[in-house]
Amino acid sequence: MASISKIKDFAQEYSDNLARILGLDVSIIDQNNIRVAGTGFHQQLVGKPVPKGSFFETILKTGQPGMIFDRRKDSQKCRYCIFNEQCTELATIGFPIVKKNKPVGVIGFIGFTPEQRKTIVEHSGDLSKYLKHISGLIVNKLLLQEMIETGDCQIRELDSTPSKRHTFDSIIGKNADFLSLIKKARKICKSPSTVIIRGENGTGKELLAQAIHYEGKENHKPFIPVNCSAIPEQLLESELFGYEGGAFTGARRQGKPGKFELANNGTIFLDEIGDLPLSLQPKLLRVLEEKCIERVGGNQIIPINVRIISATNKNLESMVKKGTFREDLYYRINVIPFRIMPLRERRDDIPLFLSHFIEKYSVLFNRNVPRIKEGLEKWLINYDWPGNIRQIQNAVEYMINMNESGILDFDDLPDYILDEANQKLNNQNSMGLAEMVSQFERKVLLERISTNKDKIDKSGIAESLNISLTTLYRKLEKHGIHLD
Ligand SMILES: Nc1ncnc2c1ncn2[C@@H]1O[C@H](COP(=O)(O)OP(=O)(O)OP(=O)(O)O)[C@@H](O)[C@H]1O
Repeated sequence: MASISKIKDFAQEYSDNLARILGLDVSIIDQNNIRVAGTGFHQQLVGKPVPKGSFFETILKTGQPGMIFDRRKDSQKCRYCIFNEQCTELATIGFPIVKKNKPVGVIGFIGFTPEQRKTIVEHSGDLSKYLKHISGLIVNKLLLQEMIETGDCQIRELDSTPSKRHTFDSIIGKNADFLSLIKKARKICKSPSTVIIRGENGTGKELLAQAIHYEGKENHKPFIPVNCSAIPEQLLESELFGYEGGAFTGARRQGKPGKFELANNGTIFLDEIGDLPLSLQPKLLRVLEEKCIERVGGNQIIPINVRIISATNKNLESMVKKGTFREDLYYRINVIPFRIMPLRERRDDIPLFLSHFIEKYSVLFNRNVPRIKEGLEKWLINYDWPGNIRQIQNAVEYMINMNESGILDFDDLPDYILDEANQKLNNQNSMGLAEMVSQFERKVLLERISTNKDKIDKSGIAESLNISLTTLYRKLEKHGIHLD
């Protein structure tokens, strides 16, 4: 397979022209993180690897475009870069070069001076459009090179869909509890132990599962997701364990491997494990304990070596008590548990998600990045986001589509959120001051308790609120909050 380094003269010539016309510096790296072309400061670095953990490396790993408008303020995106302290770049836009669904390089514009930074900020939409276009040209040139090298003259189809291999670089968050979860998750990537990820819908359970897999030792092996609640019970068994030819009416004559076989030597991600029917639970237990499966309608024992990562939003403990989830299976899947907090328990991350998704969708839709009105941002930080990150992502995508003014405002919100906002406002308008204060008090108490969920320290909560323990008990009772 031809690498961008094979077309480095073409890449350098293009970079020089772009830099001359746009007055920005240009840099291109290949799939091995080697700079293959560069202008200005980066010209002297051509042929050398880019610093470990750099922003371009992240784009290469995740296949997602990105931009930094002020490196001094937006420290998150460069936090793993070993060159971060010495770097003098002010702003960057980077775009993955994606060939057949796989990122094979990155091209980007860089601004070192305040003027260059201004150009990047003000024309981000057009610049990302250029980058997308040039990245396509580079891929075509690469395919041509490949055809010349292999003598294969058939033009193959291009697929520029960014790949979906998520690593820890794709995970956003700076909340202290969330970061400590990520730190623990990084520790267990290389181990084959079974993992369970708990959390509400849209909190990033699959994203974390992927990161654990793709940063693990077997990251070149498959990651196979299965949603246990989306497949009807009668089909789930054959989906998971496969079937032999003629096992049931409508079965393929030659049989079919199941997801466990497909995931062999890699990872199977069992989403919504709480919905796994009782009838199938012994079979899963057998995979965990004996590392083998039997296809439906077959009698051959097939050895299986997969890492199992499961996820659920259900209360498995109470399911075990009720007898709808097997206790032995519960313990087998619960070896390394993680709980991802819902967004409302880490509101400090909301501005980060807002700016991340605003940039992402502006780049994808070739639009200039809009500002967000301060009042709206505050309101969104206080919104409860029942659908968590998936919901914030969809809401921002909707807003970027709707916005025309360059400043995101309440009118740009999706209707269902706007209706809720209006309703809240109406309720508040018809509420007396005492009721508003009481509602606020209840909210604060619930927030303090939820951040102390593992072990509720009532004296600590009372102290942090500057009230006595007796007053805390009185207030909890008044609001009907029971802790035990
Ligand atoms: N910390 C994060 N940083 C960046 N993106 C995130 C983060 N968490 C979630 N997302 C994004 O939010 C969306 C939902 O995430 P994901 O599907 O992993 O959630 P989930 O908990 O598995 O959802 P469900 O329970 O509905 O299956 C995805 O697009 C994912 O990339």
